[in-house]
Amino acid sequence: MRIDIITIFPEYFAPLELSLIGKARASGLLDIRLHDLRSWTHDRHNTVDDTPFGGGPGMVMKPEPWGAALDDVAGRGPDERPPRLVLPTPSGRPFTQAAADRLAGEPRLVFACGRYEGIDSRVAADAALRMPVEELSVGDYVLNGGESAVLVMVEAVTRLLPGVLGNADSAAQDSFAPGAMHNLVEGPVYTKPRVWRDQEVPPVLLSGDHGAVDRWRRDEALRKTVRTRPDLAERLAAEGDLDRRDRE
Ligand SMILES: NC(=S)c1ccno1
Repeated sequence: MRIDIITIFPEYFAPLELSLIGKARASGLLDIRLHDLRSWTHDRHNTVDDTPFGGGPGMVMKPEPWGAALDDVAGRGPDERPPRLVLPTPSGRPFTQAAADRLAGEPRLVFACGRYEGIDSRVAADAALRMPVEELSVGDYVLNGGESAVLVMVEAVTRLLPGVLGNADSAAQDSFAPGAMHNLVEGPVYTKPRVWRDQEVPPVLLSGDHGAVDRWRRDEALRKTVRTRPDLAERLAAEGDLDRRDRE
């Protein structure tokens, strides 16, 4: 997978040199390219924003630098498939595990990091003439810019690529993973020592009975989901999963 990130703060993405994503880039599994939006400005101050039409506080990112940057970065050959452009914004559709799974199947993603009050809305409309465009939100809160959100999305998406995680099975057992963990969050996990500050590891985990361990883990995931995510529990109940799973 190739990922292009356009931002006025390329240094924000230094963490993508680390750990599993860093290793995947070094191995060639993952091609992440950073682009400074100011490279597409031509005035002496490298201006990327201006006051909003209609008045109001803050500044809006100018369309010209974004248009030129996307023309260059997201441009493609006549027989090449266009990349998918992702715009992180509080006003976007929720970025969920399902969205991460879907985006992990894309050969190319371009992330546009807005700042200030956002990017002139004509940029997304213009880009949509040439490529699929998605506005996605990592949560119902406002950040100072899209960079933190893109770090989150890139990590959630790229960890699903074959070969990135050490153990390919672990993603399937994560909270929200499609299949067995759909609409479920993970329950408690334990490692050595068996007793720590008078707290014992649940004996079933030491039993060697894999069926019993699987059932215990599912029950604990259900309990945790009911306790911390009643919204997901409602969905499970509506799908009849909660009842069925509860009986298992
Ligand atoms: N919630 C998201 S994605 C965001 C982007 C910028 N500010 O908030």
